[in-house]
Amino acid sequence: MTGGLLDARLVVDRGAFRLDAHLRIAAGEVLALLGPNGAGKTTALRALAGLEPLTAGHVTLGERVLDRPDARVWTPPERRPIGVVFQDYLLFPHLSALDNIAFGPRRHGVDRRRARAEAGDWLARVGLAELGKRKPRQLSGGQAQRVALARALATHPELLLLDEPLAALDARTRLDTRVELQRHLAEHPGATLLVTHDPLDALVLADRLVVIEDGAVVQEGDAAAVTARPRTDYVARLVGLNLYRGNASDHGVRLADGFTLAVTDRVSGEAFVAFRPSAVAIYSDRPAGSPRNVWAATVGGIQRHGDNLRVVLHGPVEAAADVTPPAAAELGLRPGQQVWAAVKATETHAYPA
Ligand SMILES: Nc1ncnc2c1ncn2[C@@H]1O[C@H](COP(=O)(O)OP(=O)(O)OP(=O)(O)O)[C@@H](O)[C@H]1O
Repeated sequence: MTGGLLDARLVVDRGAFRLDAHLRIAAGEVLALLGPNGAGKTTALRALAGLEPLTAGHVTLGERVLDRPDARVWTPPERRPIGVVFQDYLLFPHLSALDNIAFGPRRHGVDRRRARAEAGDWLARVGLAELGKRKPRQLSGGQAQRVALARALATHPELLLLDEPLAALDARTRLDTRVELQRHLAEHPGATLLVTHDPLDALVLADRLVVIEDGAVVQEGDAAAVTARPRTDYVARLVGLNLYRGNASDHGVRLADGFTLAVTDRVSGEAFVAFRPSAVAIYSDRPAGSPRNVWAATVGGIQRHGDNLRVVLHGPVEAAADVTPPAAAELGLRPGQQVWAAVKATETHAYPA
């Protein structure tokens, strides 16, 4: 990352919940903020926008301090050079699509004619030149999303905030809109913060990911770094890996309940081990020999997963395994069944905790 355009430490106390996260975003960079329900993503976005008071910390954009409670600095939302696209878009229902977009520039002191001309340009840029007169209720979800994006971008914000921008769309519209959103974000010279649940949105749209859980940053980095080395169960599930933590020695990584996973990476001390569900093989009988990790397991749930079945295995190593439908049929897989599970050491990835 080059020089940070946004530098924010967001501390927000909300009764039992405390958000304490440091976010930095460079000009032109898209940062995805990921986390499970209730992690504090929306709180962070609202704090940046000035809709949620900071208990402590600061929000700095470029040279400008927008918020710093200990210095009694606070900038109201409408005076922040920040554009927001809310999850449900929050378009003004009584205004046309064009006037919704023109509202932004108008609010920043641009005269009515110029604001409407600029709004017309933005409508064309998001492919809705013909729909300027429509009211929000006459727009599809995808169209409303584009109007909301145009409204946010029309003020040329230094920081663009997007809260689950694709969540309200059906799968097909989501696909098209994601591609389009990527194009607009690439052209946006300011910083962008994208709040999302969806790993695909994060991977496609963001340059860097920050994962928060229970109000704190648990992992950050580019997609390759985060997906290669998940550090929490949430991140592991997000990227579809089995993840364990234990103590590494010469022979492998000893997990809390005593099972030692053989690995090929050289690590020592506290370590994580990760492997893909597709690396787990299931057998009816104990497989013979070979330098593998083998353990007795009980089949838990079985679910369809793409073209395969995902099988939850209980035992000394709780794991998800992907098997093909023919293999599952041959094994006669059903919940409660006793099986053997195996993972080659070469299929594991171990790294320091
Ligand atoms: N108005 C409120 N008053 C008190 N606590 C709140 C309020 N709104 C949210 N919270 C709490 O703040 C925490 C963070 O909520 P937040 O909405 O920021 O999470 P999130 O990561 O955006 O979750 P989601 O993915 O479900 O939208 C949660 O524990 C939530 O219960």
